[in-house]
Amino acid sequence: MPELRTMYWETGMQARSEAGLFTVFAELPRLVWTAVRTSWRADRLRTSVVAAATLGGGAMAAFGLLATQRVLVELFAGGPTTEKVLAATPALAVLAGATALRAGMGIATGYAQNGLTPRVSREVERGLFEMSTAVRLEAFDADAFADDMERASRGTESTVDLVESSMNLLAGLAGLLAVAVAVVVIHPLLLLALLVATLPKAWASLRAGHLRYRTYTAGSVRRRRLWLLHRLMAERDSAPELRSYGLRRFLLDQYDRVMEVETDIELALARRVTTTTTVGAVIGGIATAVVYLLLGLLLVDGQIPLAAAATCVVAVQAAQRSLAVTTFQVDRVYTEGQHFGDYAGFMTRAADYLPDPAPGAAGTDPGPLRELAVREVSLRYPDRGVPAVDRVTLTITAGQTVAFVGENGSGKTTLAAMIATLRAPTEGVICWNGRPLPEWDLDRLRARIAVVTQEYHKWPFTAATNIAVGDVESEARQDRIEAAAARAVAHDMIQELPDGYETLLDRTFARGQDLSGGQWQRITAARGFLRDAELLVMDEPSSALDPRAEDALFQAIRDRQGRATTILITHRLANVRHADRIFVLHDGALVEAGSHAELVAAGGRYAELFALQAAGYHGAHDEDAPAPRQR
Ligand SMILES: Nc1ncnc2c1ncn2[C@@H]1O[C@H](COP(=O)(O)OP(=O)(O)OP(=O)(O)O)[C@@H](O)[C@H]1O
Repeated sequence: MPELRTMYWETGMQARSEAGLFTVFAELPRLVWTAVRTSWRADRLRTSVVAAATLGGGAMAAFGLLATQRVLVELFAGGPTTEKVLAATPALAVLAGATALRAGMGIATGYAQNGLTPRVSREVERGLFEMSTAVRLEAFDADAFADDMERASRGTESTVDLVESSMNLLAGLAGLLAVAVAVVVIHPLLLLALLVATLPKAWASLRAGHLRYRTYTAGSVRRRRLWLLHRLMAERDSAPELRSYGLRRFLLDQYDRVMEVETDIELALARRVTTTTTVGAVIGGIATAVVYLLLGLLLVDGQIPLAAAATCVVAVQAAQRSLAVTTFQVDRVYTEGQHFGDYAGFMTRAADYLPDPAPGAAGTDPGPLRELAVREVSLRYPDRGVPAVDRVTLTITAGQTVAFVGENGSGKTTLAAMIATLRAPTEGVICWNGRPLPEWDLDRLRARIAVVTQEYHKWPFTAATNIAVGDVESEARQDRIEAAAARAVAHDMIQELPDGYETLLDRTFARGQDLSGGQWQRITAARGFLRDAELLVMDEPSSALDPRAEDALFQAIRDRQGRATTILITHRLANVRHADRIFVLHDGALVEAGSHAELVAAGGRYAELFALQAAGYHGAHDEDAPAPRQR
């Protein structure tokens, strides 16, 4: 199998596996700062609560340790036990207070974080959707754009994790700092002991994380294959061919082969991670023993009091707990930070694709269509040597039905998309009532145009809503929906569905239904008719329709003639005979224009295509068709 592209969710893992510890730590401040800023934008109050409670929690940890030492000093002093306990009581009260406050701060942090998470998620996700629905269609032609957007969506999920892990990291660091401050206050030498006792374990856990990421990324090609095999064997699209071509054994064998390698690698990883953590634990254990020995020596030598030594033992344990949290969060902040970087990068790159209206266009109403003029218009798709539309000039006046015809790939859809404002010409200009399209308010212009595209979308909604999406600005009245459906020969078909107009047209829902290609095409035609737009573009609206439905649909299109403007794209040339003007495209250029009669008389390309199609019917009639019945 050829190699699949890197998947969008692998970025963070890959970056972490390639980064050394120095790089990870060097990037942490920037990432944490980004997280704090994002969280601040989403919710200032909760961010402040989390920050204050985190710092407060750290301070309480330090107070707690100092109070512990005070308690121990009193308890280890000479004299009767009752007196010693009484003397230790104030320090005990401080210790209890500090512990309670610290727990309270932890609860406050958790509560504020719970409220913060959905707000952060909404802030970034909405930003992404605002961008992805606003960019020009050209963006989707760029090779990397779809991939980039998928990565960015993963980035939106990561933002919440980044914020959460950054807060936890700060809390862990605050805990560590508190312990460090407390032991320095008790005896500066204890700080050294603390470092010796905690660093080996921290190193081992970071190293084990690094190993896990490295193994993960080393196996990413295999995992992508598994992902593909999973789709091929479990999804509906491939199910019929899998059975008819007997691909089951072939795919299962591939799966077994990939899985065998994967299992061996997982086992090898488990061995290496266990070795690393064991080494870390052994070195950590030895270091802790050395520290305790050092404490004993200092104690015997009279360098530190017994209470300080005992506090140090408590401090070492507290520091080890905080460090375990911190090292875990370091990895999380770094990997999630990479995904967030994808999101931020996408938002910057996508901004280049936002529509670029002329100054003052906003709010300018183009008014009812009188004339649509296409002047020397060309469009070249990225990475394509030849233009899809090549210097086309034509004029359409209000009320006309015009047809774009030509062979596959001749540029009909592209030209119609430019007229419908979905694509911008790379050269030339299209004018609505004498002014270039970008000089009118885009939303107002689009409200006057309805487009039934060749690649229509099956919205995962009910049949009624699938038609109503054709005019979301107006009230979705059932009588209007049914009238539009009737014009598109969809009404009877919809009524026969299990829940009529309320039938869900998506099989992923309970009671959801799917339709045949022709039935879907009727629904999308109804969508186009709903608004009764001044300009209706219909791109191959009947390719899957049966002859009766096709005839009725074209009758409905003819009913618009003289009242509203229609651009029709179809290969069934019998249906364009009634068009006021037919524009023939070839290799992107406009090569003929005129009425059906004029073009047939001219004997050019249109006449040739028409004759070819007509010959098919004549042949059938002459050779195979039964003779008409004699009455
Ligand atoms: N998104 C795209 N990116 C790159 N090239 C494209 C894209 N869409 C269309 N093309 C190319 O532009 C040319 C014109 O395509 P277009 O879809 O406009 O033709 P058409 O006349 O509508 O064809 P058909 O009759 O098959 O629907 C073709 O060569 C096609 O391969």
